Amino acid sequence: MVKAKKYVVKNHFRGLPKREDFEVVEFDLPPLENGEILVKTEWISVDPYVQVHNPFHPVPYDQHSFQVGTVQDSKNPNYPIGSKVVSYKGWCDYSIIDNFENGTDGFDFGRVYKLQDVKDLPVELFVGTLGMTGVTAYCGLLEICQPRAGETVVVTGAAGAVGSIVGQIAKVKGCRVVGFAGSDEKVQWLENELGFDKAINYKTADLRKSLKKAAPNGVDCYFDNVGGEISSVIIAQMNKYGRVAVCGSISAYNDDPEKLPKATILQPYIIFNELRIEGLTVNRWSNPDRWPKAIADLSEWIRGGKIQARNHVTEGFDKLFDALIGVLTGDNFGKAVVKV
Ligand SMILES: NC(=O)C1=CN([C@@H]2O[C@H](COP(=O)(O)OP(=O)(O)OC[C@H]3O[C@@H](n4cnc5c(N)ncnc54)[C@H](OP(=O)(O)O)[C@@H]3O)[C@@H](O)[C@H]2O)C=CC1
Ligand SMILES: C/C=C/C(C)=O
Repeated sequence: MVKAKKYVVKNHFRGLPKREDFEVVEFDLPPLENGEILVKTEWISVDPYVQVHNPFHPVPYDQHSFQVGTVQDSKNPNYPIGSKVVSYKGWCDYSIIDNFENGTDGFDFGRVYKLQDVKDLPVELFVGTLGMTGVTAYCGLLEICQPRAGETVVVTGAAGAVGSIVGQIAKVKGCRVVGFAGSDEKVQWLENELGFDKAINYKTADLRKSLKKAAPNGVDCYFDNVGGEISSVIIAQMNKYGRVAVCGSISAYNDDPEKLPKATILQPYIIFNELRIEGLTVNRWSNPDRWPKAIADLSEWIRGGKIQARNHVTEGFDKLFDALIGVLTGDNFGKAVVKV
């Protein structure tokens, strides 16, 4: 019998999640049945959607997310002991996986897949740049914004998991890249190490003037991770036929979802510049045609030194809550992950 631990969410959050909104529950895993595998978790992805998805789930619920682990016991010949698997089993230290009905090489969130032949790349990347957040950046930018060489791409949340990859892919595509992030240290990292043409500290800069200077020819593509006033300032400086990929709105995740905030009127910019603004969820690309292609390209760019995939590592299963608060308040450079 294996003793396992998992995080159960007990409450609908009020503002920033609180430690008491979670309970770590210990439980016994039953013996394996035919077709099942026992996975020991090694890395867990920590994501802002823990907060934004919370109002939509009846409580209590087990905290879901991507994780990567090693098969410790197996009654499934496709997953021998020692294989590394990515699953959506969430914030737990051991799990039994029994849901293979969608195929072992599927990429839907509910599915499980085996990592093959990745010895040259750290496995933790597969819950980040070579997983959900990388695919979000890759498909969101390339399919929705469709950046062309010479165009100006702006990204918010630029030093985070999605944003840091969006900016670097845009550089690969020959664009001018401007990023917004929340500290001078992040600005330095984006400009000096990731090759952004300009980064702006949105907490201290005059947003409108700084963007005008950083994007003198206007903005062609905007990858929106944060929403709110920064997004209004950026959309107001977009060029004719600009494209906006709306990925997240973390600036409002603490707001009361019952109350609509006052909004800047953006319609004249959208109408007269004929902007295309499209929301996305990464699930759209979670099929075997799309996800692997994104991972293959991103892997090649990482191997070729064109993209840096930085992980922000917190150690310890008992530190998952602290890591979450870190992500929601801006501690992380790159992808936040917990090493179990
Ligand atoms: N639509 C989809 O399918 C997906 C959407 N997302 C969304 O994309 C966005 C980025 O996710 P991800 O890359 O995983 O997370 P990040 O790694 O970017 O971490 C979140 C970052 O958001 C920034 N932030 C926090 N509060 C604010 C604020 N009030 N205003 C501006 N920035 C803020 C912080 O950086 P800083 O120091 O710069 O403030 C923080 O580091 C999120 O909105 C997320 O919900 C993510 C994955 C898939
Ligand atoms: C799949 C993730 C969605 C958001 C909004 O974070």
